[in-house]
Amino acid sequence: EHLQMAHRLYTLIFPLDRQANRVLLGMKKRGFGKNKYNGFGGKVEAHETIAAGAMRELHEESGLSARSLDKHGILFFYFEGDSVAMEVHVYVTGEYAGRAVETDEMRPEWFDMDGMPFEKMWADDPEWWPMVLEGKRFVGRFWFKNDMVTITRREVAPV
Ligand SMILES: Nc1nc(SCCc2ccccc2)c2[nH]cnc2n1
Repeated sequence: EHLQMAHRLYTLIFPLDRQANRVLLGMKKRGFGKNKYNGFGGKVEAHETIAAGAMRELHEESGLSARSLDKHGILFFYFEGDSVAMEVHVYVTGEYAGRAVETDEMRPEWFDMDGMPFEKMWADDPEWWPMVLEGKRFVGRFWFKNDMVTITRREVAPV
């Protein structure tokens, strides 16, 4: 039923430092998801592949250049009243160059992989983040009420 809906493509990428068991998140300073910690990402543009869009957003928002990506899953987000759903392709990168710098979009901050600031992240994140750490691929679908905080329905499954 919902999969007939129009979807807009987005990316979400998490740089991991497995040696130090930590993940780079960004505090979003403006726009969609403002004041939440998240991976880096945004819209996929018409001329680029989804993976290229993920690498571009990571570089624009953090200064890091990903050398490789691992695709971990796809998340669909439906917001009450919105006619277009979000289709978010979730990546991890363990090979990147550069040092994370603050941009006008994001303030980067390293967190222990087991100490995610979920209270300052999207409400769905605790439901699929463990699968990223377990190396499982997943598909998730979340329905939000207008407040964009309350999840009214969820489905997350490893694939
Ligand atoms: N973790 C997470 N991320 C997003 S949006 C990620 C993609 C994006 C979109 C627009 C600008 C930048 C990044 C979410 N939406 C609803 N729950 C959510 N959880």
